[in-house]
Amino acid sequence: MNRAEKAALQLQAVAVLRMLKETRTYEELSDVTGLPAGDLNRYVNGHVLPGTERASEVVESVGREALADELVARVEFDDEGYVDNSEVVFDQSFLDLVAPVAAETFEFESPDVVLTAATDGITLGAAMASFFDARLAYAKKSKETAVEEFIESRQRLASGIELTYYLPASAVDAGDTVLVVDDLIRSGETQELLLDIALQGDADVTGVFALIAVGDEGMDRARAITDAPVGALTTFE
Ligand SMILES: O=P(O)(O)OC[C@H]1O[C@H](OP(=O)(O)OP(=O)(O)O)[C@H](O)[C@@H]1O
Repeated sequence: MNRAEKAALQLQAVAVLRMLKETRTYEELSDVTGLPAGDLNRYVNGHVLPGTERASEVVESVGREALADELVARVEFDDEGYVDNSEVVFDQSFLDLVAPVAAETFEFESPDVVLTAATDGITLGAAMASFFDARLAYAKKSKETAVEEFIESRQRLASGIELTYYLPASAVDAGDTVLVVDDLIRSGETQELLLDIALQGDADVTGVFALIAVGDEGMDRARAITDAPVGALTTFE
């Protein structure tokens, strides 16, 4: 490991510890990592960097299970079953850790474009695009001013309301490989629209990924449309 790789690993470990510290005391963080609370305090505050061996242990310990636990700790449901996931989608550092784990868990091929839906999918989309060194594109519920050509997809929802998403036509080229991501899949209506937009753009879908699936309906709907891998970090019943 050269010096730059060592520094990158050390900083990655600090990012992991800071993320885990968000929902824990130093004592709890010590229980999770097996490292002394005093050392953890110095790492999290940036006074000292963990040595290479400790750094790689910390980074390797953050697999799917640890991130899924973290996600569950950060998500809240109200009485009607609506999800508040602000503590997840507002935390770019957390999402940056999710991207490599999602890629490995579901064996997503590296895409040309990561496609998502505004608004709440954007930060996850940015993390995934950055990880894959891909372009990010997000469809919106309104037409962007000054864009002339759009791919649009519309459907009537179960509620009877019509939902339309618009993507600037230049965002996806024919033959691009596209990974569709979103923060949440519930009915799967949004994913269906995004998959339709990819299809209209003559793109090849390489996968569908969500942080949170609520029930199976949305995931099943996506699987009925594409043969590519479809996965969520966590499923809530
Ligand atoms: O599987 P579905 O039933 O389609 O639900 C999932 C969608 O719902 C939320 O977006 P919302 O429409 O609330 O828009 P927002 O991101 O702007 O809040 C969420 O960000 C997903 O895009």
